[in-house]
Amino acid sequence: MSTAIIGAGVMGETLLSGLVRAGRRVDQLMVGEKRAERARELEERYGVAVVSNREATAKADTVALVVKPQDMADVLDEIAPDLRAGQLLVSLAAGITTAFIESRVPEGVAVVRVMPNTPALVDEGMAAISPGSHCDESHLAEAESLMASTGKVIRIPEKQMDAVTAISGSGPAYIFFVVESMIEAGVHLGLPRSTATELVVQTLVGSAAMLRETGTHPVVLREQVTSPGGTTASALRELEIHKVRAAFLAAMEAARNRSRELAEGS
Ligand SMILES: NC(=O)C1=CN([C@@H]2O[C@H](COP(=O)(O)OP(=O)(O)OC[C@H]3O[C@@H](n4cnc5c(N)ncnc54)[C@H](OP(=O)(O)O)[C@@H]3O)[C@@H](O)[C@H]2O)C=CC1
Ligand SMILES: O=C(O)[C@@H]1CCC=N1
Repeated sequence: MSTAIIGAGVMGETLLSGLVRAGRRVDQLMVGEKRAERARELEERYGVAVVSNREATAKADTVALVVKPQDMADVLDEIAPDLRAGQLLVSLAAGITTAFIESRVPEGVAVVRVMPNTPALVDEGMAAISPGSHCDESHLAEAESLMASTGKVIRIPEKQMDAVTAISGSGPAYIFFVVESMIEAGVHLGLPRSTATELVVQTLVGSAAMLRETGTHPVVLREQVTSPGGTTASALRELEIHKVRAAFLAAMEAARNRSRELAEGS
């Protein structure tokens, strides 16, 4: 099965590199990219053919659209003449609905909406997928296999996609923000930056491994760290005073709302 990736920015290259690492034949991969310099870079780095969007669409069994939501209408209008019934179109764009895509492509093209995230770059991605109205099980399984090359995949109803985008799509940014803040705090408390970075990164990795490997609820894991009358309780009180929990809720509501706005084209 040949796959074309249209839009080789951060997420497009993440998908491409994951497919190459997973052993997909490079001669079965194509990239649609208009900038000559970027095309050369991708050809040199992956040995992949970089062609026009229309050629990629005409030749591939599966087309992955990884352009910005704001560019989606133009790209769909460009490639629509080359799409055919039964072909699989996978969109990784935030906000853009399968109904919007289906309204701009020929009848019978199978559309799957995906929300991935950047840890896919180290094969620890989290992707959610939803079928459009002309998808059968084989289309969904192909989209699943595409995303499974870089991490975990779940199937969800499309009405949950904006919330998923807010939680796992944008999620790595919140975690990096927390990490960055803890490193700055360490420096403020007098630690060398390299020491603070090592402490915070390993604490993050260790905590994530505990969550995944023990399956224990995060509240229980937090209580295990919180000795009565100790340091952690003092820190957590400050986080509550500064309304960090409420801030996280507001932040993710804002991301969900932005995803809905992108669907409206703004
Ligand atoms: N980054 C992330 O963590 C995630 C991103 N996504 C989704 O992935 C998509 C891409 O995001 P991201 O990679 O961050 O953005 P980037 O801006 O890094 O990538 C978009 C790419 O699309 C290219 N592009 C624009 N127009 C065309 C066109 N007509 N034909 C071919 N390529 C084109 C751009 O090229 P040029 O720069 O030359 O304009 C750029 O390389 C978005 O829809 C986003 O919602 C989803 C989940 C996570
Ligand atoms: O910020 C964005 O819009 C994209 C979608 C999810 C993560 N990055």
